[in-house]
Amino acid sequence: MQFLYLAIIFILGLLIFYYKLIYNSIRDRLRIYHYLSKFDGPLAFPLVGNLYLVNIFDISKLVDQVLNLAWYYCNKGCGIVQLWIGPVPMLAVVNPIHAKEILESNEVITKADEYEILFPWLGRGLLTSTGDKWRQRRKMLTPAFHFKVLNDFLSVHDYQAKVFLDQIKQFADSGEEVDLFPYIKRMALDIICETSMGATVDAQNNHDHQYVESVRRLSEIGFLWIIYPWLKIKPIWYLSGYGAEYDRHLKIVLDFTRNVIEEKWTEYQQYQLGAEKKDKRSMAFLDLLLQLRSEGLMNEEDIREEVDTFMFEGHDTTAASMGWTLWCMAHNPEIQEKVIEEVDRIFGGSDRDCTNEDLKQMKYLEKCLKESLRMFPPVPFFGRKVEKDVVIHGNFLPKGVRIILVPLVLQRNPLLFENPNVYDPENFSEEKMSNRHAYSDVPFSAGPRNCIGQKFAMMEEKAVISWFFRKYRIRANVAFEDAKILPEIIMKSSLGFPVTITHRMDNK
Ligand code: HEM
Repeated sequence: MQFLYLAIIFILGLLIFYYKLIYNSIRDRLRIYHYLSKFDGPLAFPLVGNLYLVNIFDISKLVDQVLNLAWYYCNKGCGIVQLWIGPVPMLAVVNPIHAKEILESNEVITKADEYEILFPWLGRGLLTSTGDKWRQRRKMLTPAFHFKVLNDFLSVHDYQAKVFLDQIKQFADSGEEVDLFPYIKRMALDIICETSMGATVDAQNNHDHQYVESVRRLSEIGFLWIIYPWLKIKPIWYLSGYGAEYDRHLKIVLDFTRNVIEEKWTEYQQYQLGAEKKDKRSMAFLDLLLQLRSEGLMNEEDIREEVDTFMFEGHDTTAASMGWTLWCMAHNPEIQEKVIEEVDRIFGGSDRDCTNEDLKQMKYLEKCLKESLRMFPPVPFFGRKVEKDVVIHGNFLPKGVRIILVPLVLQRNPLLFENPNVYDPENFSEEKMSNRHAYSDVPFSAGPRNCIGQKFAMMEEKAVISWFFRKYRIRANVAFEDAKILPEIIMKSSLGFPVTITHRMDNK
């Protein structure tokens, strides 16, 4: 009995001590409910929210279910829809006019809580930071993506593309079907490693590299954390085994980056003393970051955050995009032939390296890449948190609410694109582009927090894909629709990209 009294007194004590905190959080939540109820959206139930509408245990069906739901509201004329991911309220943007206002807003720049899973890995780097820290970083890092720096990377794209071609040659020789995705991924990883750190993991020749496997698992487990609300409860996270596995892979990845940075810092200091000149191919993003460190503008951990951010954002994304592009080519021989014609016109059957001038001439390939980014945007969603009440297109968004934007919802919307499920590079003809809202297609996001690596990505993809078609043709034996979109942190294909490659005899 005495114990019961003590427990009651203890709980009352806690309530009195924390009453302000409890009062404020209940008040804020009720305020969010109040304003959210003004938006149209599916019926939600306590705790499960709208999750009953989708099968979250079969993520291959998730995309279609989410799209159908979003379009239903879009057809009704909604721009923003209320959505409950379990007990978490959100506002989903389903219309380009509203997307434009949100993405261009300088007030809604804080990332949603869903990005928290990336904090132990990416810290508060460019992708995850907010406010003045983000503004400062963005300003400091923008020169790293200057076209002169990007042009220097062309030799890396070229070199790694040729290694990739060598790796898959055996399948062109034998005619055996191959899933191209692991090959493309390793190439993209080698490219980003060399360009962002001036280091090589040589993943293309070293298939069992621990770093490669760890980056893969971190992305997979991270996505599960985002979609399964119960994994956000720490004891469940660890009891499920995911927590420990995540920490283990995290350590491998962080140790790797820290070691490279330390090595490069020593090299940099020697270089400053004039001890040793560096070769041009190792002029990487990291060199620019080390310069900022030497000027006292960044410390070791700041650099680590940014390098890991480039590593994370800069290889799975381009790999997925190149993989889907080849997949689309494999199913569209006429389009493939037009790409080959363009590549031959530029290179005339030669094996010379790619120049920036060549990339500029790849107008048709550019349309093809944009079209695959429309149909298969590598980043499945972007989330924001409203930190100050804001009005978007006449809609009041209360402080604390999360906003989610799913590029596929816009990019496959039949109201915005005729035949949205058909691969048609002419969707990016000047005429078609000028006739639709610019925010109907946002694979790189848009506005102040758009992708800083957009030009880098397009250069890499043009260089690699043009190399591919200088040497090979490609076809698929599996139906286009059989490769379902898997919404992980970066969108994947449920089948990978199983294709048959043949040598281009006409180019021997
Ligand atoms: C096809 C390839 C790529 C796609 C589709 C893509 C897409 C995106 C998207 C949608 C965002 C906004 C994410 C958000 O708001 O949550 C973003 C941000 C970012 N991306 Fe990319 N990305 C690609 C390649 C790259 C590359 C190659 C790099 C670096 C070398 C890179 C670095 C970044 C960084 C640092 C940010 C954060 C920018 C900021 O918040 O200021 N991305 N990217």
